Amino acid sequence: MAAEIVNPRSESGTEGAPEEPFDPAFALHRGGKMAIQATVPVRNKDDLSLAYTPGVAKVCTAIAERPELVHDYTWKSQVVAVVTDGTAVLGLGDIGPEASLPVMEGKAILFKQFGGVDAVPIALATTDTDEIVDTVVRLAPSFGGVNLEDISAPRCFEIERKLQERLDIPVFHDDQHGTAIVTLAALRNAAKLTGRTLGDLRAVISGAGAAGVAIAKFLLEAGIGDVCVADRKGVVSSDREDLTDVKREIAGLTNKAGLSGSLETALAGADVFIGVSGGTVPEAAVASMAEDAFVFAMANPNPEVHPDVAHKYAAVVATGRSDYPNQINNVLAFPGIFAGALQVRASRITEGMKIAAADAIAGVVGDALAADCVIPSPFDDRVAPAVAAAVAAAARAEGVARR
Ligand SMILES: NC(=O)C1=CN([C@@H]2O[C@H](COP(=O)(O)OP(=O)(O)OC[C@H]3O[C@@H](n4cnc5c(N)ncnc54)[C@H](OP(=O)(O)O)[C@@H]3O)[C@@H](O)[C@H]2O)C=CC1
Ligand SMILES: CC(=O)C(=O)O
Ligand SMILES: [Mg+2]
Repeated sequence: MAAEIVNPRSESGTEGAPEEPFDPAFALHRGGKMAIQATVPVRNKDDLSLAYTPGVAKVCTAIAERPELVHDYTWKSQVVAVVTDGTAVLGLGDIGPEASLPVMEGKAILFKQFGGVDAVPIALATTDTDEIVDTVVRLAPSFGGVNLEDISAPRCFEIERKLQERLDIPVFHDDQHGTAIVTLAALRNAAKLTGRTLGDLRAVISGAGAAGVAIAKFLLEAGIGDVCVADRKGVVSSDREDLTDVKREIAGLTNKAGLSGSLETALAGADVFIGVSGGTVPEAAVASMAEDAFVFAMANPNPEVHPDVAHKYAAVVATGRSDYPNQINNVLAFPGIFAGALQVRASRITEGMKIAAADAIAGVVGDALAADCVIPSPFDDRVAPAVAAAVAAAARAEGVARR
């Protein structure tokens, strides 16, 4: 008689683990949040002969002869690797690969739920740039795309660039570009709501890491009036001598107003605050912003400005969290972006594809535009299809689509 298969999810937990009944988050996460599921039956000898040996060997031989068939006869073109080293996990910082896994599983189920894309969480036991790059390159034959997640700056920039140079599948650092895309979408709508253009706005970004740098560059590309970026030490300005290469580049690209000093100083008279640091902003600094200001306090899980405080002074308030209105979160971008890119077998994600995604997200809001609705809800089922279609069309227009 066959031995009974025990589902590890039903096993009793680790001694001393947090008491589930008191916290639904632990109860939900028990056993993880995802599993692999077969798409073909394996019920009998005939099924086994097709799914496994000998049938599988014919398919392997065909792919060996014509490698492009891997897209047709395996899951490659429908699956994304969600890769982290655990160094910038939400706003929790460097908590290591094991502790990052609940977030990576979360990203993977959002890929599936919102984009219909399968995704595999991969947490790496190294923070060395070249080791990460080499590892992902070696894993790449199994995947149609790579979503880098929660890898801290400045290593994330080099890792993404090197992977893009070495791979012919989309490599996309979500915290950089997904966040920048959704921020631009929200900003376009907030500007529209208050009768302004992007060119009329001066923005201050708290955080000169993955998200802050990418948002600054993307907003400049989109035509924002002025933007300055601050790190823990204050405004990233050219007169500073402690800047990394990436921050020096940012100092050169941003800050037309020539500001220096503290974040609080920069916020005086600013039209937009964008928080991607996990720090905190004093209420007086929020109060000193221009009339009809926008406060996008996007750090997770704790926004830089509490929405109750922001509402006292700002015309539009947003956070990255799911429990307040106006959730500016990259979940609105990455499922549709990869769905569109995989659909046309794009070799990479271009700037045009990112702009198309931002326009698509902003466009979904349509006539519902209001102070508490400058960005669609992640549960608006028009978002991912609109993003996917826009990204696929842009990939074709930009010559990176392979079907
Ligand atoms: N809503 C969304 O969709 C997203 C939100 N985020 C949030 O943005 C934050 C940063 O993420 P990411 O860019 O990936 O991280 P990084 O580690 O790459 O960068 C963090 C940046 O924030 C600065 N910083 C950290 N702590 C403080 C502090 N206490 N006060 C002021 N500045 C601080 C760092 O300064 P220094 O350079 O001086 O060390 C650094 O410039 C996280 O909280 C994350 O949750 C990120 C991506 C998406
Ligand atoms: C949303 C997200 O990716 C983050 O906070 O890191
Ligand atoms: Mg992230």
